[in-house]
Amino acid sequence: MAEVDPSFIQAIEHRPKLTVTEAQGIPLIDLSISNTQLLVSQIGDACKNWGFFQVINHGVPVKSREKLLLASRSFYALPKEEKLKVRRDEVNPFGYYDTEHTKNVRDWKEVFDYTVENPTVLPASPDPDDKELIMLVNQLPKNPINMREAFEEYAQEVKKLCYTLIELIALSLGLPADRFNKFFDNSTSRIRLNHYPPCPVPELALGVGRHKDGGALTVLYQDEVGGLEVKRKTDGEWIRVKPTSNAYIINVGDIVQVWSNDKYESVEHRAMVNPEKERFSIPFFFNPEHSTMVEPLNDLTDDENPPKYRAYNWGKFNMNRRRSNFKKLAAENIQIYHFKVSK
Ligand SMILES: O=C(O)CCC(=O)C(=O)O
Ligand SMILES: [Fe+2]
Repeated sequence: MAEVDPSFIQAIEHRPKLTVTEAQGIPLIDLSISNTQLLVSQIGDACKNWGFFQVINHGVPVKSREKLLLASRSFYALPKEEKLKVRRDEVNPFGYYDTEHTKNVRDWKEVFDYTVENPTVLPASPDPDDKELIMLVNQLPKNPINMREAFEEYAQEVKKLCYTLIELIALSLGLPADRFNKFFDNSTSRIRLNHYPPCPVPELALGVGRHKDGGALTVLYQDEVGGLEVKRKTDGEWIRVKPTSNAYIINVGDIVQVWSNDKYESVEHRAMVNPEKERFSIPFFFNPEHSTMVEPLNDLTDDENPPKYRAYNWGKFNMNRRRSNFKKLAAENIQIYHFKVSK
């Protein structure tokens, strides 16, 4: 066996299977169909049964995505010391980072985080009593020189897709289309460039360990290498999501789970690594304003279906989560079930 840092090694029960289960893939939805009723019901079924789906004819131009992907490839090809010049730190959570931990195991990857609103307003600390806010801006590398432009263009395009999706999700829950829109006015949305280098021990490590996305919605591009696995709701089996050219993979995050009072659950996923090929992926995390108090919507709860969660503050929740990804902590990080109302 190749020598690798033990911090990357997953516990036996969380190690990936090298045989791939691709049957019964996640639903593929064509966003260009003119029958809105049908589209809404397809989205609703996919959110309920899988928490994940792929979309085609989504309106994001291939050339904006290609431009950002190329910028990502040239950034990651730089010497480590160049990349470390834009490293994230305890104060600025945006930029380059290569020691992220998911559930306290190190991920076999490098990331670069870009905040969509520039500046972005966030709480200064995870402490619930600390009301101080900070304004943060992106730190961008000198090279490639078009990195900022590539991010800005891509952000505008994917943002439009996010609104389309959140409106379809609202309709599928029987709500007015714009029910969620105001939460995203001063969004804390973020684009991440993931790079998974080839890994000598793909049976022991993961590119990203199993996790649920904490935000509202994720719009993910994965390249043709593939490696994303989704936990199937019916039987808990890990299902590989086969790369489909020009498709985006969409998943609902914890916030939609809470808003919908568990009707749409945020589903666990992970990324496998590969002994020969490097892999790139680009998630866009569509997240509300930091001050949002996340709770089941009163339009979706009543005496028969009482709220299953207590309200929590998104900004503080996210700060807590990101702190635990930054450093290996002794305890488990914050999760939405900590806000579950006990029966
Ligand atoms: O790279 C992937 O396929 C998944 C990445 C992911 O789940 C994440 O960054 O939250
Ligand atoms: Fe994720």
